[in-house]
Amino acid sequence: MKTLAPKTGNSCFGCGADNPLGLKLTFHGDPEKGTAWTEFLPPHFLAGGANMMHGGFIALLLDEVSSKVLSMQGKRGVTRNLEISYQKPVNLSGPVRLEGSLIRHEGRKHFIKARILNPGGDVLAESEALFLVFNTSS
Ligand SMILES: CCCCC/C=C\C/C=C\C/C=C\C/C=C\CCCC(=O)SCCNC(=O)CCNC(=O)[C@H](O)C(C)(C)COP(=O)(O)OP(=O)(O)OC[C@H]1O[C@@H](n2cnc3c(N)ncnc32)[C@H](O)[C@@H]1OP(=O)(O)O
Repeated sequence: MKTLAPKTGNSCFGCGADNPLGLKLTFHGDPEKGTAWTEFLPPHFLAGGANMMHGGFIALLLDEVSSKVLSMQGKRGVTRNLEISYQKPVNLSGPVRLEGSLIRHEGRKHFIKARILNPGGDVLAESEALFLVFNTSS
């Protein structure tokens, strides 16, 4: 098990310590299993309408936890594709759990699935992403 806490000098909106507007998320995961996860209470500025999270922020969170699957393994890369299924509203009045896991990789191409769950375990949104990794030769 590994933990990635926000670092100074990193202004990433999701996980950096140096973005004043950022979420400053801490992630946990298992590099050998290819997993990453976090839990947090979404701030209300992520709202779309009513008490629901904006779909663009849902995409951001899925992208973020997917990228952390790679960071846990010491890999650096960028999102090439992100396909999202919005299944239920992400309510802003309670905590959410983000989970990501590696499906498979073919050289630099890494296929990663992710999801957002509520405290009851309901899946609210899911994604499948292709990340292109820059520092791998396998
Ligand atoms: C440029 C060097 C940068 C180095 C940076 C290193 C680390 C980056 C660290 C942080 C990144 C910054 C901030 C974000 C941090 C965290 C947030 C989460 C992650 C993100 O938010 S990060 C931002 C959004 N992201 C981008 O800003 C990427 C823009 N983009 C590009 O920079 C290029 O797109 C690139 C370089 C990715 C690839 O460019 P490319 O020219 O090398 O390759 P191309 O795109 O043509 O395709 C590649 C292969 O994927 C196959 N392919 C395509 N679609 C497919 C599908 N649907 N299914 C199966 N295969 C598929 C093709 O068929 C081909 O396969 P094959 O190689 O076998 O031919």
